[in-house]
Amino acid sequence: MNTPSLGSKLDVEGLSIGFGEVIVQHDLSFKIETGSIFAIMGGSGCGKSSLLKAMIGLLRPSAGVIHVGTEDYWAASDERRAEIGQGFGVLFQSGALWSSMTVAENVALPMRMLTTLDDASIIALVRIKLFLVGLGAAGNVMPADLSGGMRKRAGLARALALDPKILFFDEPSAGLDPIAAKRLDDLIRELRDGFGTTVVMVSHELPSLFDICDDGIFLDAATKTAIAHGAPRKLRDECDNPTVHAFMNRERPPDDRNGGGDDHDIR
Ligand SMILES: Nc1ncnc2c1ncn2[C@@H]1O[C@H](COP(=O)(O)OP(=O)(O)OP(=O)(O)O)[C@@H](O)[C@H]1O
Repeated sequence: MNTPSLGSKLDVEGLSIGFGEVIVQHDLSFKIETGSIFAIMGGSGCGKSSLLKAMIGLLRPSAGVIHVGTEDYWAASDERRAEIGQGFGVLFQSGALWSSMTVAENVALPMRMLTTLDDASIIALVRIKLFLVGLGAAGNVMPADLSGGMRKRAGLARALALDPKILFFDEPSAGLDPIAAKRLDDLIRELRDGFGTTVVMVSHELPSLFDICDDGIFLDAATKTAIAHGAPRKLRDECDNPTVHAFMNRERPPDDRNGGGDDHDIR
């Protein structure tokens, strides 16, 4: 089902993103290697989700280039960009399942909309995807009857529907208890190890970042650009930028001594 010509490597160069006149991030340059688990990190409101949106075709950058494999993603026609997007699987924070459909119908939806597979093939493939995420017995369940962790895994099964080469996650473990979060982390790593899928994730969850990510970028709200690159564990242990050091070690930054921190959400 994959579009064979699509690459699973991303190369971002000189990227600026914003809304109208307002620049959220500028001058972002980084590479995401095939099969890596790459983290987009930074404090609340610095532009992590906006960057993710630019990478999945929902927000046109104001400058710069995103290469997917060898293709210039935003210079491509809308039709070609949509084709490239078929190589992407996206899991939004909520799982974003259709509440009126069963779990199996949700997973089948992209196959019905974007492929010419017959019913029997779709049913068999849906079973495989649900089995992969540990929901083999939950195909006939409605999303409202799933726990938070199961809903995320069902969303992941749907993101896997078209055998994506690149998986994008926006806060995958937000709202999950530590055990469900760990289970999801393990699953993400298994998918990468088993299928060589490239994974890009926005996350605040330090344990997940340290556990599964092998590279990343740290966005800064004040300077509106990246102030560190590297594996989260390495940034935690070795980065001497005070903002990055404080964030990765869960400490108050030096400019937060008077109880400030107005952009740091309590979640
Ligand atoms: N559609 C939009 N129109 C205008 N401004 C927006 C829009 N979406 C986001 N923004 C602004 O862009 C900035 C970055 O938002 P974004 O959601 O990308 O940050 P974030 O780092 O993902 O935040 P969080 O960690 O809180 O989810 C914020 O100031 C936000 O208010």
